[in-house]
Amino acid sequence: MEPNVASKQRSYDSVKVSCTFNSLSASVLESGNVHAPIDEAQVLKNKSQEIEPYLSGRCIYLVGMMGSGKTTVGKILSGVLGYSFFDCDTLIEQSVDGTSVAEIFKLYGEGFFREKETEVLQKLSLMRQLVVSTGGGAVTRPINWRYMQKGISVWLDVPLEALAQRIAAVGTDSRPLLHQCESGDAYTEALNRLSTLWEERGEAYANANARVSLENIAVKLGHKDVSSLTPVTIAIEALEQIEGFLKEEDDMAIAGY
Ligand SMILES: Nc1ncnc2c1ncn2[C@@H]1O[C@H](COP(=O)(O)OP(=O)(O)OP(=O)(O)O)[C@@H](O)[C@H]1O
Ligand SMILES: O=C(O)C1=C[C@@H](O)[C@@H](O)[C@H](O)C1
Ligand SMILES: [Mg+2]
Repeated sequence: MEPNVASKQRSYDSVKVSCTFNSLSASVLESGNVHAPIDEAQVLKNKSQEIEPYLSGRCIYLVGMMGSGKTTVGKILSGVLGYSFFDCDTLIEQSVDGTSVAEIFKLYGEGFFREKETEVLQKLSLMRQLVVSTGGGAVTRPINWRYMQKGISVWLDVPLEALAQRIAAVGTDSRPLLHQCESGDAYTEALNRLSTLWEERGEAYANANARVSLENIAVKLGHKDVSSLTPVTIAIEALEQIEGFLKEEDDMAIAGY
């Protein structure tokens, strides 16, 4: 049975207490005053169990630039929530007889790829209990947002320099929009191309219901930069931001909006 608003509210309060406890424990641990180990996996599991009933089966759509960790974090979230995981790029490849994203771009062009992307999102929007890792450019079409609004969208906001580092490490073979004819090292090429894409579409990511800023997590946990943040830490923050969105949604409903 759906919990009523009052009991939902009480439960959110307890979620808030445990969040505060977790971040306090983390900062105390960072400062070296306490030696109790924090089992991140347990924190992740607890948080997902607290939130899952309030999702009411709604899908989670991860959006973000190429290399922001949508696939990596998406798999972790689906595992802990007991949701199925789908990667839009993989579904598009399957719908074109297993042709890779890079080949689809080469053979049929970006417009064809974007049509397929919208078709995939439309189909996914009819389903429940999914974590969906969207393609980096899915945010550029308003129709895609209409489909994603059936669920909760979460933006993985990662500094361009960190994205370029990750991409330089694995290469751009599977990411056709990052292929370059420029000379230069892999990091600089990736950073230049990502910067251009960011100028074109950066604002579109802010349409998401929740934002996971790696810079904010690093500050909160006292890390020098974002490169040391693990996918599990980021998944925990994603759940906390989703929780914040659910709470806001609840407050709006109570206020009659
Ligand atoms: N927190 C992290 N720290 C370091 N490396 C990471 C982190 N998260 C993901 N990566 C690495 O960065 C690369 C990109 O991650 P991933 O494929 O999950 O991104 P994506 O958002 O799905 O990218 P795309 O839009 O191109 O599909 C991978 O090699 C992955 O292993
Ligand atoms: O950012 C983009 O536009 C893209 C990101 C990838 O996930 C793929 O969807 C494709 O390479 C395009
Ligand atoms: Mg991916």
